[in-house]
Order: sequence, then C-alpha cells, then structure tokens
Amino acid sequence: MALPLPSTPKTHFVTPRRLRTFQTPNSTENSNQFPTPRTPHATPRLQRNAAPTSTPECFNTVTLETPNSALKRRSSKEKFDQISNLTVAVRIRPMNSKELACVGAADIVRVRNQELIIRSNPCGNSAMSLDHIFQYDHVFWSCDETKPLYSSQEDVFMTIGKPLLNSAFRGYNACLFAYGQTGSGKSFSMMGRNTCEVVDIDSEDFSGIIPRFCRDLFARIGKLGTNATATVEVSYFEIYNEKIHDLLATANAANKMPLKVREHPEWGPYVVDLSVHVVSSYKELRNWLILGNKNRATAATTMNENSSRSHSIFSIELCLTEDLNESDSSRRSKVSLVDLAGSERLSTSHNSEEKIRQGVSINKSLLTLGKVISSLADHKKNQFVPYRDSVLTWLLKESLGGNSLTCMLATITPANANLDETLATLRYACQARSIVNRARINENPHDRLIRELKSEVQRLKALKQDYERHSLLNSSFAPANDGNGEELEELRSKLVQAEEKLVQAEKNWKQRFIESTQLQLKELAESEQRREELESKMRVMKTVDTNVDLSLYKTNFLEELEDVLTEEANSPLTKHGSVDNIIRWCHQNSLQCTVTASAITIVDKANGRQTFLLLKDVKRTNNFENISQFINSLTWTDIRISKKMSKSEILTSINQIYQALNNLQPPDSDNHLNLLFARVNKSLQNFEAALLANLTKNSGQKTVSFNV
Ligand SMILES: Nc1ncnc2c1ncn2[C@@H]1O[C@H](COP(=O)(O)OP(=O)(O)OP(=O)(O)O)[C@@H](O)[C@H]1O
Repeated sequence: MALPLPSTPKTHFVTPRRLRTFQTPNSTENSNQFPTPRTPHATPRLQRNAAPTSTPECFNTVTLETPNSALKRRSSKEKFDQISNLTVAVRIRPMNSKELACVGAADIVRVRNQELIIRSNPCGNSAMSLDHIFQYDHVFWSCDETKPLYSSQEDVFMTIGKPLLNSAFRGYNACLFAYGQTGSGKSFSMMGRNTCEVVDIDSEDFSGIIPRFCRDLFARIGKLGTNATATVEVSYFEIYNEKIHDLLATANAANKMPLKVREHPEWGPYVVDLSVHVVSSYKELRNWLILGNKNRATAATTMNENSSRSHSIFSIELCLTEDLNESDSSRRSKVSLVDLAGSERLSTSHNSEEKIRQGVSINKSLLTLGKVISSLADHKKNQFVPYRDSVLTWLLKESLGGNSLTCMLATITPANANLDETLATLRYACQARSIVNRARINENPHDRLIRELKSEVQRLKALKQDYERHSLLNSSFAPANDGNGEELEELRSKLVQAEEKLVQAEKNWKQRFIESTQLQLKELAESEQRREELESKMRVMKTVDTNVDLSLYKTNFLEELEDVLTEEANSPLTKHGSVDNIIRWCHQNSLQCTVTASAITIVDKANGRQTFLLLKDVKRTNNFENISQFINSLTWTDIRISKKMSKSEILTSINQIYQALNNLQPPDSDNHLNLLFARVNKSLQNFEAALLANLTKNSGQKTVSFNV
C-alpha cells in the first residue's frame, strides 16, 4: 500500500511555498552549517503523491455523526479577516545517550537561518553524501544551550505560541500541533519536561508552550481594563485507537463510553458531552492540566502502552466582552493545543507497509492527517479533503484549511540513525506550509458591522488629515508656487470628496448603528413581553385549585365554547319546534344530524359528545329562548373519538378547541373565571397529552375519553 508521502528527492528538497534558487552560503558559517552543494538547483516543486491510499481498517470503529444535510454551507461570499498559510516551525532536540552510544553516531542536522540541512550519507562515504535542504518559517535548534543558535523553551513559546495568544485575544481561533517521531520532543515542547508535577509545569527552563500560553493568557486577562471581562473554559481529551476519552471527566464519567464527534453548522466539529471547565485563574487551570496529564499517563499504563500512541488535545475557549459606550461587544476564540502521536509508524521504512497490512497498531488518524495535508497542499479546485476519515482530522477540520490561525511544530532528532523518520517529518512539514487557512474574527454580525464601519471612518479621517496637511502646505507656499495652482485645486477637490465620503460614512454608520440598536431594543422588548406573558400564565396555573367549586357559575366549558362559536347564540330563534329547524341549526353549527323514524341523533364532533332526541320531544324546543339553549339542555354523552379519525384530524380538532378557548380569555379582574379558564386549559392539555400518548403507544386503539 502506498503511503501519502512524496519520494525522497535525489538532490535537495526545499519548501514549495517560496520557489527560489539555491544561494551559496557564506564561507564563514558556524560549525552547524554544511558547505554549499556543488551544483545548486532551482527548488523542485513538491511531487504530487501517488493516488491516496485507502485508510487501513482500524480495530475500533469511530462514531462520526453525519452532519445534518440541512446544515448551512459557508457562502462563497463569506468575508475572511485573515487568509494565511499554516506557520510551520521545526525543532531539533539534542542527541540522547542512546543515540550517542550507537556505532557511527553522527549529528546530521545543520541550521542556517530558516533553512535546515540534512546530510545523508547512505554508504558512509562522505563523497557520496546528499544534502536535503528545507526551509520553514522558524527553525529552533535546541541541541546545545551554550551555543548562540540555541532556542530555549521560552524562545519557542515567544516565536510561535505568543502570536497565537495575540490572535486569540483578537477573536481568532488558533491551533498549534506538534508532529514528529516518538521521542523527538513533542511533549517536551508542548507541555514541558515532567507533565504531572507543578514544579516542572511551572519551571522557568522546562515549562512547555501550553503552560506558558496559559500563564500569559491570565496575565493578559489581569491587565484588561475595567470595561472588559473574560471567561476561560478548558477541556482536555485524548484520541486513542480512534476513540475519544475525556481526560478531565469525573471518576464516574471516565468509565463511560467513548465520546462522539458531531458538527455544528457555525462552529464546526466538536466532541459531544466533553466536560468543559470554567477557570478563573492560572492555578485553577494548571490543576486541570495536571489532572489531565495524570489521567493520560494512567490510561497509557493500563493499556500497556505509552502515551506516544495517543493524540491529546487541550482546548481553551476564551470569550472577551467589552463594555463600549453604546453597546457590548464580545469575541470568542477557541485555541487547540495538540500533542500528536509519534509519527514513525507512517514512515516508508521499517516495514511500516507490512505493519499497515497487519491492520493493528496503526494510527488511522495520523495516516489521514497525511492525506488531508496532501490534499490541502494541492490547491486543486474542488479537491476532496478526507477530513472525516478519522477522528483527529475531523476535529482539526477548522484548523487545517478552515477558520483558524494554525501553526505546526515538527520535532526531529539530529541522529543519523533516524534519518528516514526525520526526512519523512520534514516533508510533511513542507507540505503543511502550503495549506492556506481562512480565518474570521468570531463576533456577532452587529459587532462586525460596527467594527468595519469604525475602521472605515478611521481610514477616511486619516485621509482627510492628510489632505488637510497638503492643503495647508500648499497654501503657505502658494505665492512662490504659481505653477502649482492646478495641483492645489486637484488636492482641494480630493479633500472635498474625502470629506463628503467621511460624512456619508459617518452618517451611514450612525444610521446603521441606530437601526441595529433599535432592532435589538425591539427584540428585547418582545422577549420581555413574552416573558411577562409566560410568567402571568404560570402564576394563574400555579393558583389553579382543581377542587374549585364551579357550580357557582352553572357553566361549563362546552357552553362557553358554544357561545363563542355561535353568533346567534343570544338571538331569539323562531319558536318553531320542527325537525327541519333543528337540522338547519345543527348544520349551521357544524353538528352532525341523523334523523331516523323515531329520533334525531346529534353528534358534536368538535366537542366529542352526542345526544339523542326523540321526535316526540321536538316540540319542547318552543319552551326555550333559542335552539341553542334547547340543544344544550339535552343529555349529552361523551363519545370516544372515532377510530376512523386520522391523527391530523384529531390535532385539527384540538387546535380548534384551543382557538375557541383563546377567544374565551376572561378579564383579568374576574379571578373565579380565570380559575375556571385555567382549569379548562389544563384539562385540555392533559387531554391532548393523553390522546397523543395513546396514539403513539397503541396505534390500534385510537380512543381517549374527553372529560372536561
Ligand atoms: N529540546 C529538548 N531539550 C532537551 N531535552 C529534550 C528536548 N526535547 C525532548 N527532550 C527529551 O527527549 C525525551 C523525549 O521527548 P518527548 O517525550 O517530548 O518526546 P515525544 O516526541 O513527545 O515522544 P512521544 O511521541 O513518545 O510522546 C524526553 O526525555 C525529553 O526530556
């Protein structure tokens, strides 16, 4: 199976982003620099990989939830605040005692500014040695702290960590991930030397990027003005064998099932049910960090593995709210600090193809990461990027080619024994440099509008000042500069135009600001009204005494209902006790009326009741004010809702009842009527709930008694 890696070039290999010809290095290079290769070549462009390999089967299935098809797709017109390549840095750690003890051990890495040169000497013959030259945004040489070239933990943080912290404060998502073979210094760079002890986490010399980032984060929060507030939330999880484990979960939750990934239309993929902890100080945050590191180490020991087999993602969500004069403005950013699993299993050497075929101990996430980087580096239109082939790439989707400012830290060892791994890592890092991210400041559209307009106003003001300066200058030199009259005139007209534009922009801004404020106020008022309505309904519901004596009113819900529905309820009817009159009245009032030889059956479907009227009793109609009164004087029986009635018909009937009930809303002053109303309402709700439950539970028997 082919791996998504470019083959080793014969001569040298330089980052594809900036095509440049090789320049002869200065002869006064320090000892870490090799002499110039004899035949400089133009930088070759990265070779397209062989067809992407299919991801090998992993022994554990991941639950990746398909996002809803109705998810909003990002519009092509969407504005980005920053479009930038991934920043790629490489760090070289010192040789360890094991590497030094190897026969023929040699340091094969040299550094020249941002260039990194790997000298391979395959046959041990110096005449046949090949130089591989790479270029990155930053190269950290951390092999010997006595040399000026040495990059300390602080240097690494200041160069790649601090800019991401600044971006987070501006509202951008940020991501920093460490990639490299096992033992090359990923954890050392990201977390520090000993990741489970306070002294080491806080050590000036050994503390890694994550603790430094968090310390600086709170130091900056402490310096925020009184009109600004910040909230910080942290989460920490690891991906092991394509399963997600919460490293900060409580003891009970820790034993639960692995967590799932879902995608939010706006914020992208996220881990469902991941514990998130609000922290208000660095100390609090550090405690979580240490707990997570301990849990990671324990999990690795339990599985008889080391942590190099798992990826860990520490996330910080920062929300900054600024209280401006007229309004509040808030920005949210998510920072992901990722320590990836050792990458050596991806190497083309050491029988890794065989290992892939075995299908075990292969890190699907890292393989997919390689494919994702390859696809993104290709810049082909409509190129398919297999983010969803693994948990890691799915979760890092926004960080790779999306809404984030991202930095990759590739870690390598200088030992010749690791040449293949080192070259593989460096090639990955080269490809990653071509990835372009499109980041946006995470703020609400209202804040964005105001920010954009304010910056436009600022720009125009600067323009105006500039013209004013020019104009002043020209007027003071005017007598001596007769020939410049036209130029001066042109400047003046530009100034007028700029001022007009400025006035217009300010007017627009004010207008739009007023509009948006009005909109906000309206929405606020509406929601306040809704809240009050709800509260008043709640109050009434709470006071409902189901034992209230309703006989006082000699009324019931059905009568009330009928009064509303029947306009002619109080109009005197012709006192003609005839069957025809009753039939007509029933039709007018949507009642079913069936006449037999001896009786009339009246069905009031809407109210779930029916009555029988013997024909000989029809004459009794004349004893009442109207037919309505007469009909209601009859003995009605509740009817079971017809089995033939469809669910939608039943719902329509219920809705009609609700509507009628709304028309019956009693005046606030009448407490008793209010109680009655609430009781009817409550019964109706119970009825509806019972009916629907019945319908779903027992599709055969669709009958519910309606006892108001
Ligand atoms: N820049 C450095 N300076 C001094 N020692 C270092 C440096 N980088 C790494 N080391 C040491 O090298 C060893 C391996 O480093 P580390 O555990 O960070 O590697 P890793 O890439 O994270 O490995 P894994 O993939 O197993 O997690 C550690 O003992 C660490 O202290």
